[in-house]
This record gives sequence, structure tokens and C-alpha cells, in this order.
Amino acid sequence: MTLSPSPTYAVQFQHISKSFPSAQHARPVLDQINGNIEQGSITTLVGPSGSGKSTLLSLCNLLLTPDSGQLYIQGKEIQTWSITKLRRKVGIVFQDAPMVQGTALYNLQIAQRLHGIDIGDPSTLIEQVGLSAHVLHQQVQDLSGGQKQRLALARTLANQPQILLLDEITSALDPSSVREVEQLLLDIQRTSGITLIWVTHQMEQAQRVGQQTWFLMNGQLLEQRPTADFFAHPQTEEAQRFIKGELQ
Ligand SMILES: Nc1ncnc2c1ncn2[C@@H]1O[C@H](COP(=O)(O)OP(=O)(O)OP(=O)(O)O)[C@@H](O)[C@H]1O
Repeated sequence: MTLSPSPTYAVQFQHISKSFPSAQHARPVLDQINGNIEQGSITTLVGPSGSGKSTLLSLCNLLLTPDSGQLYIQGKEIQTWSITKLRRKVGIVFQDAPMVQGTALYNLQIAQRLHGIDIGDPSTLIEQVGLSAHVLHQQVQDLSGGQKQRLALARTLANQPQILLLDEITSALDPSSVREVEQLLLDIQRTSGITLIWVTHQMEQAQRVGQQTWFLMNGQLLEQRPTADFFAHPQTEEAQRFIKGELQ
């Protein structure tokens, strides 16, 4: 493991720990996490419910801060980033994309209105995520789940992030929309070289999209391996049980 910060890595975790004082259990939610995520790679984060996956993602754009350890984004210590620059560089999309009442266009332009960020041509953005431009004038409450999730993606991509954090983004979609959103992200990743860090509960998805897989359990990073190796030959008993579906 590289201990000195390196810009060849999108993200480096060094001895990262995190607890929530309000949590009922005493153990840390993340316990001494060490690992590097290469620029332009796709890493799937898997593990039982409550293992710390979302917390790990939230540290990467300072929605949360670690209690201890060092976290580097593109070789630069995360606390030394300006929050605006960091949030543009490191985008995040959640399962339930928060939308405000109004048209798709109104939602797409939120960053432009709030922060004066030029998002470019809205039609180009919306077409990039596989929606036709007429959707821009529809009310968001009239969009399907898949369309809303694509809109959320377009809104995040408007900032031209270099790292994209995806938290269970397809778990509310029907199977065909799941595959479409996956393909869309893989295409975007291939053409732009963006780094994807993708939390998923769907093991087939973790295998389809991942190049590397990190397995978390009880706040510990128990395995970090090429995805195919991880699923074919899990090394820890915990991962073996998890892959068999014995741990949820
Ligand atoms: N803001 C918070 N305050 C207190 N405890 C929290 C908070 N956020 C998360 N936790 C706790 O931290 C632990 C890890 O949560 P986290 O959401 O990171 O897990 P996860 O692996 O993403 O789970 P899931 O797969 O169910 O989404 C859980 O025990 C959760 O209850």
C-alpha cells in the first residue's frame, strides 16, 4: 500500500475511522480503513446492511468528516480542498434523488441558480443521460423513477465531476431501467475516464459493473480485490457467507 499521497489515485484512505456519538452501539462505524482507488476505475462497495458503505462514500465529498486518519482526493488532503471545488470534483447521486417542485429544466439548473455555475446546454446534458430534450419541460412529479434517476445523474454531471459516488442508485428501478442506467454509466465512464465508486446491494450488479470490489463488514474493510477474483474466490469466511446470501 502507498502511504504517501499520490495524484494517481482518485481517493486514498489511510487509517480512517468514524463513530457516531448518537449510535446505539459503541463500536466505530468505520474502523481503520486503508485503501486506494485508482483514477478512472470502477469500484463496487458491498457488504451487509449497516457495514459502513454509505458512511465511507459520504466522507469522500465531506458530507461527513472522519474522526481520525487521512483522506486524500487526487493526492490532496481532503480538508485542504475548498468545499465548492471538492463538491464539483466529487459528485454524488443517491437512491432517492431529491428534486424540487417544477420542471426537469428547473431542477437541472439548480446549481446554476444557487452558485452561478454554468451548466452549458441543458439539451446536451439531458441527452447525455439518454433522455430526449422534451423531458426538460415536463414536471418532475410526472417523470418515471428511471427518468428521475437519469435527471439526477445529469444534474450531477453538469458539474463535470472527475469522481462519481453512487449510493444504491438503481435499487428503486425496474430491472430493464437498472440495466439501462448501468450501461449509461459504463458508457460515460469509458468516454470520460471518470472514477466511479458504486455502493450496491445487488451482487449481480456489483459483478457486472465492478473492476475492483471492496467488502465491508462491521466497519472493517475485509477485502479489496479485483471484482471477478472477489466473487470467485472470497478469502474471508464473512465474504463467503455474504456472497452465499447468509448475511444481509
Ligand atoms: N448520522 C448517523 N447517526 C448515527 N448513526 C449513524 C448515522 N449514519 C449511519 N449510522 C450508523 O452507522 C452504521 C453504518 O451505516 P451506513 O449507512 O454507512 O451503512 P451501509 O453499509 O451503507 O448500510 P445499508 O446497506 O443498510 O445502506 C449503521 O449502524 C448506522 O445505523
